[in-house]
Amino acid sequence: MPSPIIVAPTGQHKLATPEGEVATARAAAACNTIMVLSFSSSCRIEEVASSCDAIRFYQLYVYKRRDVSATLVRRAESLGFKAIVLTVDTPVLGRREADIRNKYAGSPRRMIAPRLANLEGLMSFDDDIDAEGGSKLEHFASQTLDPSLSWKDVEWLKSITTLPILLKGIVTAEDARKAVEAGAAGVIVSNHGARQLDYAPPTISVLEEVVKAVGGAVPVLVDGGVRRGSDVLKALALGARAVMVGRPVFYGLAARGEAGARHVIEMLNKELELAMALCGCPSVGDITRAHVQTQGDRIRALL
Ligand SMILES: Cc1cc2nc3c(=O)[nH]c(=O)nc-3n(C[C@H](O)[C@H](O)[C@H](O)COP(=O)(O)O)c2cc1C
Ligand SMILES: CCCCCCC(=O)C(=O)O
Repeated sequence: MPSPIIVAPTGQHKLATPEGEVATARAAAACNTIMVLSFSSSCRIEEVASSCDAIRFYQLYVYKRRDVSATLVRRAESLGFKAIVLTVDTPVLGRREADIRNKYAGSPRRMIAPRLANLEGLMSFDDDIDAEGGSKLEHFASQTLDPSLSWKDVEWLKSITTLPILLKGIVTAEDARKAVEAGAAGVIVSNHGARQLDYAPPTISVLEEVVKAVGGAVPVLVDGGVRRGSDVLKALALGARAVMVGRPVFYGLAARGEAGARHVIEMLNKELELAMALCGCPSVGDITRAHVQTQGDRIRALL
């Protein structure tokens, strides 16, 4: 990859642009970067795979119905996706008050097709009825996601795929060590953009703890609040191998479709290059821990 900036999985790109995830895939491909396609995408995996040539990862949730998750993994595998990103911070959906107020379902109102395009024909859901007084997404999630999600599911996933598995949603050293023991090929420090647990720590503040716990065994990625190239530099200095970017790409899509998403990725790349130049780093390998000072460093310096 020419740059350590990856497109994070976010669902429902057709809310932002009519081409949906196909536009995102093309933007990522034009920038030679990896796109992680969300389980909750509004385009089918097949459409995204055939839209352009690129390296892609597939993000998965563990459903009560394991056969649904397994079928999606097999589809992604057969379409040349290179890794599975298992999101582990969503055994249930967080309380999203705006979604509840707005009775979020998107428009048209159906939850599966066209909203969750990949589930069409895979599962039945009484999805033509308005969620009463709440978020239809939450209603759907509570019926389908498996709240008993645990380490045994990583074992299960490993038993059904040969693809490398990255765990997304790790925010502690303890879980990072367990992830490595469980055979994860990578750890993604993420709090789901603060959409799940209130008071989950900011990811930049726990990144170093996770990097130390992993001890170089597997790559550590991070997402959450990466908005400037200098944020990328900070994450790399604290030990991340790459960052993932979610909302900025979504906003780019909403503004100008594929061109907008591409512009966002290009802007971040240029800003990263500038920040590196100003820090005296000709390559990402030259970014070191000494390039950042954390709040912890400042406190320790006073002791
Ligand atoms: C609208 C939206 C949809 C998302 N959908 C998913 C998803 O389907 N799967 C997932 O693992 N994370 C999902 N996320 C979380 C992102 O992958 C990412 O962890 C988070 O947005 C933090 O990155 P950001 O601050 O750059 O947006 C979603 C986030 C947003 C904002
Ligand atoms: C399959 C139902 C859960 C979708 C959650 C999408 C998501 O991760 C997010 O909106 O955040």
